[in-house]
Amino acid sequence: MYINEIFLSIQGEGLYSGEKMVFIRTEYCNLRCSWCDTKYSFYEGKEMSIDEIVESARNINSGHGASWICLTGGEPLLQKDISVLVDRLSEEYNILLETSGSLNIGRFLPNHVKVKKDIDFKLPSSGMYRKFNDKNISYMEEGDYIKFVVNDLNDFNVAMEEIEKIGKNVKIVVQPVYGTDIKVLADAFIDKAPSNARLMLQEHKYIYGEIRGV
Ligand SMILES: C[S@@+](CC[C@H](N)C(=O)[O-])C[C@H]1O[C@@H](n2cnc3c(N)ncnc32)[C@H](O)[C@@H]1O
Ligand SMILES: Nc1nc2[nH]cc(C(=O)O)c2c(=O)[nH]1
Ligand code: SF4
Ligand SMILES: [Mg+2]
Repeated sequence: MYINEIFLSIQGEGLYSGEKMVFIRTEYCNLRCSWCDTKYSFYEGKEMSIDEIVESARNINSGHGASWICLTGGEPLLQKDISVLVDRLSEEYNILLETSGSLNIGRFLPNHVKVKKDIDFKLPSSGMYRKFNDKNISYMEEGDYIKFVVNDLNDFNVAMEEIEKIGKNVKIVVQPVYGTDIKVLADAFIDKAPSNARLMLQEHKYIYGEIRGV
């Protein structure tokens, strides 16, 4: 398995924001979102065995007591043995998976392990619109959510249409592309967003700035 970085931080995105987590970021992604803040993960990484990854996470977390792992990337589901890693990590941690929504999650995850899922739905400004694999809606469970990263009001209006189609029983996170005008988005959100959606920022960037490993 090709790993870009492993680090301890505060979850900065989505419904588990504020949780102390060990982040395991895998190398490579099948998409190329225009506003991706992790392009360095596309081709940087080193091969690590499952044992080495588990050991590294344990060492980084030693004395810190994080009870969560955030599996992210790049696109973590592209890594061979990802389900073996999930199996192993689930013995010690809660797991949050950050995935782009373009891959059928059911084909990659062991269904006997409870993984919380943050599934992206890419909007037009990303250049990756219509890459969402609709099968992923059927895998949504308690504690999972779909994240819409919004760059402009066209993205927002498309997100509102897609959220309507997905339905009210799925939790939604609307997240601004970092650096865009949050007030414009907040006004539109107040005006039109449904009750199953919430507007959330990338907290870690306000704490540490836009650097890797945090
Ligand atoms: C770097 S991606 C890695 C996981 C997976 N490839 C995905 O896109 O969900 C993790 C999260 O960061 C979000 N993200 C990436 N660049 C961003 C940016 N510039 N502003 C806000 N969110 C961003 C993505 O949309 C995704 O929700
Ligand atoms: N603190 C922190 N929280 C995050 N949540 C999702 C992240 C990601 O890059 O997948 C991320 C990240 O890079 N850092
Ligand atoms: S899917 Fe995720 S890692 Fe891949 S380009 Fe988009 S935001 Fe970046
Ligand atoms: Mg990040």
